[in-house]
Amino acid sequence: MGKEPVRVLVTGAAGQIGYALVPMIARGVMLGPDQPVILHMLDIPPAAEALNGVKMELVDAAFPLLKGVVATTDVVEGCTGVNIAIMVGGFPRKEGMERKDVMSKNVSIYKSQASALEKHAAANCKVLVVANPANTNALILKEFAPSIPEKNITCLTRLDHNRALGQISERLNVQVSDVKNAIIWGNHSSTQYPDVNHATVKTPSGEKPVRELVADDAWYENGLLLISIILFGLSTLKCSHKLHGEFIATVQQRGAAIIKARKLSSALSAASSACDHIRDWVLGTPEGTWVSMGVYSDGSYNVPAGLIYSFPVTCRNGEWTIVQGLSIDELSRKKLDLTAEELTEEKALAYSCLS
Ligand SMILES: NC(=O)C1=CN([C@@H]2O[C@H](COP(=O)(O)OP(=O)(O)OC[C@H]3O[C@@H](n4cnc5c(N)ncnc54)[C@H](O)[C@@H]3O)[C@@H](O)[C@H]2O)C=CC1
Ligand SMILES: O=C([O-])CC(=O)C(=O)O
Repeated sequence: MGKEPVRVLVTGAAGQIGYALVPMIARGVMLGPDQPVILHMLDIPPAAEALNGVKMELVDAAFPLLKGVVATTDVVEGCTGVNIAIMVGGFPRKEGMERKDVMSKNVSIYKSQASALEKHAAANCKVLVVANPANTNALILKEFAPSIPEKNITCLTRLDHNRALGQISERLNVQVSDVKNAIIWGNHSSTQYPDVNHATVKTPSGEKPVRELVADDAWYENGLLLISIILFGLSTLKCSHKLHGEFIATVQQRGAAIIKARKLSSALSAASSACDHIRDWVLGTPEGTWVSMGVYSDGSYNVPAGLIYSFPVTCRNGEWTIVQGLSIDELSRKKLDLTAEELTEEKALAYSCLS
């Protein structure tokens, strides 16, 4: 007998990530080629017509694995019975808005959607928050859905992880599938720390450390370059492609570089990375490979407990575990702490919006 369908919620489904993501889910990219799915697509009333258009296209595409589509602007209907929730919907920053204004809008969205998930989702529902500020939205969701186990609430840093693998593959001219174990530490923001100290590449003579193969510390980090990007912005980043020292800054600033090029933020890569995140979480990471996920910190690596922070994790039987015992050098320690400080500030700001 075939498998029971899994119900997957995508919020913000009429938006650009949603439009890239739902066909991937319906095709089996997220949960495997033998796993039927029922898609729940939630958006807000002004997007109802567009959402219905997406539903029409899903029907037209005749995906064999797609066993049903719920397209709704009703949060309760959207959340009812879902096994997996991908939270893409949110309020984007508009001209003239302060960070606090955006935070305040998203805090109230994630508070109310947390309550709906808590009351109406299936037991053991797994949640992935994509919408920015992703880590802090996930933290708010966790706070207001206390009966969802904290291990089930995560945020997307897999896009940053995949960006790091992509940069290494370009630098070394190797297949991206031969590169593994990069790490994104911390926030899905420009303070994130893309760490290649433990990353390796499969070569004909075995696995080799990326740092040994690159053999150029300046490619990895160049303090002057970072400072000039902070001071002079993206035009410096553009020039930096000709320079060494670009890896960390390129990964940290990749989202902004895509916006500059496309006039829209990353969508296909975000959707694909969301599929990678859920697939590895549900079906497991390959032996000897870890991935980056934003998860609830238990204090590992002296990261303050109680933040949603990106760590290296392995997954087995539907559970993630933080990879322990990695050496952290002095430079890395500073970067782990810097991004934790930003998350602590975001958390305080989010809580101030609640009061
Ligand atoms: N974590 C990550 O790696 C990445 C995160 N993002 C973030 O993902 C989010 C979505 O990006 P896009 O799809 O490009 O944006 P978009 O603006 O194209 O789509 C967002 C959708 O969310 C909907 N929405 C707004 N409030 C909602 C609510 N309360 N409930 C349900 N839906 C709601 C909007 O109507 C819209 O259809 C943004 O916050 C973006 O910054 C984008 C790229 C990567
Ligand atoms: O930078 C943005 O606004 C979109 C985003 O999160 C990314 O591409 O990583």
